[in-house]
Amino acid sequence: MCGIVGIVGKTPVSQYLYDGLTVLQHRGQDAAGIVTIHDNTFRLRKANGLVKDVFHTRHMLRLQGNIGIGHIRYPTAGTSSSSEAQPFYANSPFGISLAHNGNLTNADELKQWLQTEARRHVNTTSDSELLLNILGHELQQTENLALTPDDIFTAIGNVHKRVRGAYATVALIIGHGMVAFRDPNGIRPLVFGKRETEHGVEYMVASESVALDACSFEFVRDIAPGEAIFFSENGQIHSHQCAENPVYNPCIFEFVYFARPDSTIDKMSVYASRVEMGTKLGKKIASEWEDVDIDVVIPIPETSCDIALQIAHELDIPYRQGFVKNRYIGRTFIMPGQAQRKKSVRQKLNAISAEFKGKNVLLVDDSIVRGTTSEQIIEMARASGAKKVYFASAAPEVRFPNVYGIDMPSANELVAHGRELDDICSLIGADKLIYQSIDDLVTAVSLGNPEIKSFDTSVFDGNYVTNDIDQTYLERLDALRNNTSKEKSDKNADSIIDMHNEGAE
Ligand SMILES: O=P(O)(O)OC[C@H]1O[C@H](OP(=O)(O)OP(=O)(O)O)[C@H](O)[C@@H]1O
Ligand SMILES: NC(=O)CC[C@H](N)C(=O)O
Ligand SMILES: [Mg+2]
Repeated sequence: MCGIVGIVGKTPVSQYLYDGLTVLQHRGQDAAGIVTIHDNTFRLRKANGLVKDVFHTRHMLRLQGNIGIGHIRYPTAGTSSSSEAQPFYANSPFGISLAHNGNLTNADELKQWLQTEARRHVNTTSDSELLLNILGHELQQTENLALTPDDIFTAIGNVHKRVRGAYATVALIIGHGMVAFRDPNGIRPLVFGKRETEHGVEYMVASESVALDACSFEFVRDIAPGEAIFFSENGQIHSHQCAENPVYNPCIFEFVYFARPDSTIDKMSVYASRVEMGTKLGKKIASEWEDVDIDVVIPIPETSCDIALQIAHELDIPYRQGFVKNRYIGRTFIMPGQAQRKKSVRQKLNAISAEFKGKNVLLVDDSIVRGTTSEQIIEMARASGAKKVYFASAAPEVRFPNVYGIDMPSANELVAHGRELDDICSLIGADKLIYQSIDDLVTAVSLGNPEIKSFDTSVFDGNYVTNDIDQTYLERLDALRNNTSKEKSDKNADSIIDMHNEGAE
């Protein structure tokens, strides 16, 4: 998952882009970047690291201009090299810079086509650089010297025809403005907002509504699947549905884990959906575990806290914060390597023994993916003197790889892949384990917007909404991006020379 922001303002925007990226940090911890336009020139700073570490005063001073975009990265394609940090730049036509959240599923085909047919060079292994060049190619096809909004929408319609997968995107076009668009399934979220200033109206797009809140922009609406919105340099706004068959298939894992609870995605409150996940799972526990004696409900901070509190309420059992989270350690799941993820659980969470000693505890997490967290947490609970350790997951069994922007490329690395409940339970070391059902999860999320009938639930059921994923694709992805391959490619990544990073040390 990555986070994207973009602002067309009336005064310098870099500080707002920085602030917006900071509140989207939970979506990606690997790299960050901002590009602005000043005097018809791009100003770029991007590097590996957290927002607070990537941008120093000297970079912020160079990021002049009233229009800009930003990105925080959690890699799902290519390598972790700083040269694959975003935004990306292409010089033609006009000068374009693009930031992308998602993952393209026909990247190999696109790369081939770009080289042989479009004759555009792509310098990295990133799928986002491919998307930029496809957009560039399509914008190039127009006959007009300057692009009209319709030219831009036609180009994006053609991008939709060529590209498969998930892409919530924001791009700057020199001399024109900023365009934001979402793939025809609306897999990744994208919203826009505005604010009135004494100099005129300013617009902002962002992956999540929290970024608008943090920058004092008023939420206007979600960008629809397939839709593009063009914000001209002088503050005009144009929107158009560019896809032939757009349909809502938002990623349900955004609600389970990725998004911040204070965000609203496609009119559904992430917080309300998590509370409802707690209600549903609480009811399931009450009906299926009638004889199980639970003394206390304990969340695994941080994402599961809202869910666990509701389960405790539903079961009428005390809720206790039995684990303390080190606030200086980031999210474990989105760390790049398994060794780092494993080590981080203990650095991040520590048990308060008194809450475990002699008790039957129900530990609640939002999801069990690789089992890295649950296995260690259960061990910690036992070491702290718990009598019995029960475990509840607010998401169903994660059994299939994700191909739309979550770095879960290898089925074999998922603890529930090819395993049934009892096997998973004994692998993570719990006395009893319960999962939410897919139907209950979908009901819990869609309660906020009954118009959304379908979600991307591929990690639970293997149904890929883009209809282009088969076993051969998954095997290739596994070979390319499983833990061992990724370690190798990231080691080699340092040799990729960055072409465009003015702000590099
Ligand atoms: O089974 P696993 O592979 O361990 O993945 C699942 C865990 O990872 C996430 O936590 P994370 O520490 O990333 O973030 P959080 O603090 O927001 O809960 C998620 O909330 C689960 O706790
Ligand atoms: N998680 C994401 O959205 C990743 C975006 C893009 N595929 C990259 O790897 O940079
Ligand atoms: Mg967690």
